[in-house]
Parts: sequence; structure tokens; C-alpha cells
Amino acid sequence: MSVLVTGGLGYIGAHIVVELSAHFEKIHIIDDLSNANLSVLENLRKLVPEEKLIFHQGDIRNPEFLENVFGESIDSVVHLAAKKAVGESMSNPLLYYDVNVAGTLNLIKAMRNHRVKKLIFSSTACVYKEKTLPHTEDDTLEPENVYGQTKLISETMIGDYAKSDSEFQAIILRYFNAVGAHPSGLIGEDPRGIPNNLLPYIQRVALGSLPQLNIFGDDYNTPDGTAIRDYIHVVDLAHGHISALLNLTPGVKIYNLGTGKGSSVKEVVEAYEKAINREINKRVAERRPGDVDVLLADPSKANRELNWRSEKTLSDICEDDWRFARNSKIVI
Ligand SMILES: NC(=O)c1ccc[n+]([C@@H]2O[C@H](COP(=O)([O-])OP(=O)(O)OC[C@H]3O[C@@H](n4cnc5c(N)ncnc54)[C@H](O)[C@@H]3O)[C@@H](O)[C@H]2O)c1
Ligand SMILES: O=c1ccn([C@@H]2O[C@H](COP(=O)(O)OP(=O)(O)O[C@H]3O[C@H](CO)[C@@H](O)[C@H](O)[C@H]3O)[C@@H](O)[C@H]2O)c(=O)[nH]1
Repeated sequence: MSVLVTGGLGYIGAHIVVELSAHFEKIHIIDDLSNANLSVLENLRKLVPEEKLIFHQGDIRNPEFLENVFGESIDSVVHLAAKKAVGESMSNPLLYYDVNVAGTLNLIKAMRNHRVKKLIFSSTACVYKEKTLPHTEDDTLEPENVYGQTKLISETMIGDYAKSDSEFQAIILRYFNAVGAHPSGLIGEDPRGIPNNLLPYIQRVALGSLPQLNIFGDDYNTPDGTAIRDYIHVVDLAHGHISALLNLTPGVKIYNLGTGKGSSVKEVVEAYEKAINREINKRVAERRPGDVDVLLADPSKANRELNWRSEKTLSDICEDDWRFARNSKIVI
């Protein structure tokens, strides 16, 4: 059996590739290297038997490229390739519609042409209308940014396509905050330039390549005043994809992948300080525009129907992240 992972050299995709290797004979990876590099492939080859990995460098917006890849025998697709920066999606919306919507459309056309019937799609908590209680999958959908909008349009497209083909089987996974790294220290998140996200920023401060962490606001409506998120270890997230592949049935199902447990910015900083056994240089700064008080998953549907639950703790997240940081000698 063979599986195609689009965006398979990216942060989450690479972790999924490792877990897939226990279940599939061949893993085809598509990546255009727009947000990844070939060193990830080298490290994957240390974790996955070499004969299982087939890398196709190219862009999902290119139908001819996809035709070539689908010329190989492919049974199922895990589709992650996308642009994911919320701020950039507001300043360059057409890029997001192009890669996330048109790219997904091309991929589904190629799947239709080659009668590939199984799809796992990466969506996001950004599709939900803001609320402080944990989100269930049937909550109101009202993305506040272009990124979330492009994911919601893709979800709708997948749903409409499934109605036209009774054999089509899809699971949409809405991820909350993906963090941490592979316990081997070989793969993890390595954003280009100055990181936007909390964990990579803390990591750079811990490494000494950035001087100070800015805690964006301590006047949120939360117990310690800093914003609360649902941080899920990337390996737990990867396991969720295996459970999804094993539970595909005709039609489309949607699941949250989160822990259901919130951590504040201060709690994350404290956990990281514990993992590295020293303090991190930090200060409280202005709120970041667009941030909400609380964003939490209700993962009970995935727990129940996919027989999946997150297992790793916030300290596992920080320890694994730090191991990857030291191992990969990250620099900005
Ligand atoms: N990181 C998170 O917290 C998070 C949360 C919710 C959803 N997601 C979704 O999960 C998926 C993976 O996210 P990630 O954090 O691993 O991001 P990432 O940027 O590390 O991975 C995406 C990969 O896709 C590749 N890619 C981008 N455009 C492409 C194109 N046109 N053709 C081929 N390859 C292309 C990039 O080079 C990259 O390797 C995305 O769909 C993202 O929207 C991520
Ligand atoms: O330097 C920093 C960076 C972040 N934060 C705070 O840390 C929290 C988490 O921020 P961040 O790591 O940027 O994640 P989110 O803004 O919650 O968004 C992430 O998680 C979403 C899913 O929940 C995904 O859809 C997004 O793509 C992904 O960036 C927020 O309260 C931020 O204000 C800081 O205080 N200082």
C-alpha cells in the first residue's frame, strides 16, 4: 500500500511520514521546498527505511506535475501542503487562495483522474467563530482571517466532491496549536527568519539567538492574565493521522485534534524554563492584534470515534523541542 503526503518535508508532514512508515510500503512525498529544505529528507532517511521514501519536488498548483506523481500507484493522500501564516494571509490573500484553494482543487482533480478515493486533509482551529469554551466540530464556522477562510473553502470543496462520488472517503482534521519535535531530535519546527509563534520564539531566546521573549499582553480574561491555547505535541498529531487513515469510511468526517487542556503563555514559559533548567529573558509587551483570550479543542469526538487521544505533556513538548534545537544548531 502506498500513501502520498503533500507538504511532507514541512514541520507536521515530516512527523506524519515517520509514523506512516510503520503502516505503508511506499510513502510518496510532494514538496516544493517553499518552506522546507532537503536536510529534512536526509533526516527522514535516518528514521524511515530508505526504500520506502520517494520524493517528488514540485508545486501542487502544477497539474502536469501532479499527473506525473499520480502516475505512480497511490492508494491514499494526506494533504498538508499549504501556506499557514495568518498575518501574511491578510497582506497577500491571493497567494493563500492560490496555494490553499487552487492547490487543493488541483489535487482533488488528480485524485479523481486516477480514481484515488482516500483523503486526509489538514484544517485548522482558525475556521471557528471565536469563543472561550472548548470548540466542538459542529460549532459555528466563521474564520477571522484569510488563512482560515481558505481552509474552510477547501473543507467545503472536499464535502461537495464527496457528494458526487459515493466511494470517496475523507477525514478533515482541525489542528489546534502544533508544537514540540520528534524525540530523536532529528526533526522539528525550524521557521525561517524571526519566528511568529510562541514555542520557536522561546527556543531562540533559550539558544541566545534572540535577546528577549515578548509576552503579548498580561491583561487577558484568564487566571494569570496571559492568553490560553491548546498546545498539542506534533507526534500526537501525527498519530491522529494514522487513526484517521484506519477509520476512513465513505463520505466526509471532521475531527478536532487537540488535547482539550489549555496552557497560558506564562505556563508555557515556565515549562520551557524547567526543561532547560534556567530562566528565559522575558518581558510583558503589548497585545498582538487579533489574538483571543482562549482557544481550546474539545477532542472527545476523535477520542471516541478514532480511538485517538493526545498522550504527551507540556514538559514532553518543551524537552523534545529543546533536544531538537540543540541537535540541529538552529540559527536565525
Ligand atoms: N503548525 C500549526 O500549528 C498548524 C495548525 C493548524 C493547521 N496547520 C496546517 O497543517 C499543514 C502543515 O503545517 P506545517 O506547520 O507543517 O507547515 P509547513 O510550512 O512546515 O509545511 C507545509 C509544507 O508544504 C510545502 N508547500 C507549501 N506550498 C506548496 C506548494 N504549492 N506545493 C508543494 N508544497 C508546498 C512547504 O514547503 C512545506 O514543507 C498546513 O496545511 C497548515 O495549514 C498547521
Ligand atoms: O512571541 C510571542 C509569540 C506568541 N505569543 C503568544 O502565544 C500564544 C500562541 O501564539 P502562537 O504560537 O503564535 O499561536 P496562535 O496565534 O495561537 O496560532 C497557531 O495556532 C493556530 C491553531 O490554534 C493555527 O491555526 C495557527 O496557524 C498557528 O500560528 C498567543 O497568545 C500569542 O499572543 C507571545 O506572547 N509571544
